[in-house]
Amino acid sequence: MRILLIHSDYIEYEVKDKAIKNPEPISEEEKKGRMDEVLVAFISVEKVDETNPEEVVSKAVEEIINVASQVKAENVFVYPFAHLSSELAKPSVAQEILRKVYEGLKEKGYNVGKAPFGYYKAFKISCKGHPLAELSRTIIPEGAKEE
Ligand SMILES: C[C@@H](O)[C@H](N)C(=O)N[C@H]1[C@@H](O)[C@H](n2cnc3c(N)ncnc32)O[C@@H]1CO
Repeated sequence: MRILLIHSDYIEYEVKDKAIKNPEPISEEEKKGRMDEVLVAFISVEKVDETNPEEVVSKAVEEIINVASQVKAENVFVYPFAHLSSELAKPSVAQEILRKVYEGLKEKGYNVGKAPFGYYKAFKISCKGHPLAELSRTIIPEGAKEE
């Protein structure tokens, strides 16, 4: 899993079109969204993550919370982003893993937003620009490391 973390004044998105055959069903109001004072997590779920989804989910939640506490962000935004890897997991697995990351962050008490899965989206973001405002993390399941 590849994560790009941007501490932002705001993130806003607008759904433009379906990008896969069966995108996540969304309501009219979910076609646009905005969150302020937020740590945005752009996440690409990778093929290797399919070997141990549970481990990748818990490590991702841990990493995101670690950064959120350092930058003192109470709001986190999970953004499915298929552009951080050339070895992507298939959409069904990716959607489930991202849903669990979202749920995991909520369980830890964060105010969590998410962008819909499986769409082309326009987005605007305002990076805060401080030294910890732009970070990336790579998560690989333990078993896969031995290969
Ligand atoms: C396209 C661009 O504007 C938009 N931002 C986009 O990326 N849309 C992605 C994700 O929402 C989702 N998706 C599919 N596979 C994956 C994956 N392995 N990991 C994460 N998301 C995925 O399906 C869409 C098409 O790949």
